[in-house]
Amino acid sequence: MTQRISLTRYLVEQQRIRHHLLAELRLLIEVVARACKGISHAVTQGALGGVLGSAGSENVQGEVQKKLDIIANEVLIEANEWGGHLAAMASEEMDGIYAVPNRFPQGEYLLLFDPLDGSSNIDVNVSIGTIFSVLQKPEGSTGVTEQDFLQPGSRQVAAGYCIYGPQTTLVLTLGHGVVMFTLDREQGSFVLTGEDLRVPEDTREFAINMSNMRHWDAPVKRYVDECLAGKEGPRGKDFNMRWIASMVADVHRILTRGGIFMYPWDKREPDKPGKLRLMYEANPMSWIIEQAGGAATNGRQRILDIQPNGLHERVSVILGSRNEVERVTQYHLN
Ligand SMILES: O=P(O)(O)OC[C@H]1O[C@](O)(COP(=O)(O)O)[C@@H](O)[C@@H]1O
Ligand SMILES: [Mg+2]
Ligand SMILES: [Mg+2]
Repeated sequence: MTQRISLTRYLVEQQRIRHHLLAELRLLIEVVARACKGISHAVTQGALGGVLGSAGSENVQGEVQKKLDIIANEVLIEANEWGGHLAAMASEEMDGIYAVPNRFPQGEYLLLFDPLDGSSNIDVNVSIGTIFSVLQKPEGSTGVTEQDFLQPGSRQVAAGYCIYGPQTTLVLTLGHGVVMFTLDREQGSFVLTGEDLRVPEDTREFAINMSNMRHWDAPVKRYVDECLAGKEGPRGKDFNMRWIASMVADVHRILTRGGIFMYPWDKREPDKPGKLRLMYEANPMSWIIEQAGGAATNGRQRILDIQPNGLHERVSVILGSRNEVERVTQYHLN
């Protein structure tokens, strides 16, 4: 029988043998994974657990919160404040940062998360997920402030997501490639099911919300028009399209079989750089995609190089198969 490698064992090996992470970071990731197991359980309960539907409140971005947005946020906060490895947390669902209260052990890391990604898919039983990113508190800073979080994505020390789909799968990078674990519900543990994941450089599949086409900027319109023209067009090949409307699920597909994902700036809200959030969604996903050999830009610049100015900052996102991302980026720069 082939030996099963649990997330714990994998992380211990990364710490002790490869020296890819410190003990505190290993424990932090284990706490996040444990919280994801809890969220996964709540998701599978659905209507039985009373977790579907709207919470009747709005988050800082003015979006209506679903019950699961709030439950997932609470599960992550509660698990991690006890963990003892964090100075503070920031979440898509909270206005400001959450400094770990003094009654709990204090640590040096900052954890950011989109507790429940793909909110519009919760009630229709389509894949959703949790996205997380870990930064180190800047050296020499006493206490913890929002400013400590405003670091470019290139400074992340760990990033990952957990997708709650037909399987619950945790994908992780520590900056040495991308690994994948599948939750064994009977054993209650994440088991290593993929190492050194790679995004193919080329693809014939694109993901974008086509209903926004009339609002797009010219470079995005040009790229999609060329895909739609298929064999007879300038690309000389037919393209397929997918849009799940859960970034985790679209990115997971791209990690599995290639593709390009775009949520670009559009004219509906011209003052916002995009819909997706830089710190909770774009940075962790961009790092994962880059670590798997893909690319991620905002059309003009590598996402990981963007200096954030605010916790809830938005960004235009183009990520996935390297050659396609470079093509769309080139269309913006021409
Ligand atoms: O409904 P739209 O406009 O296609 O947007 C879908 C996008 O919005 C998101 O659901 C935003 O995430 P949240 O559910 O965390 O707000 C992405 O996961 C997804 O790619
Ligand atoms: Mg999201
Ligand atoms: Mg969310």
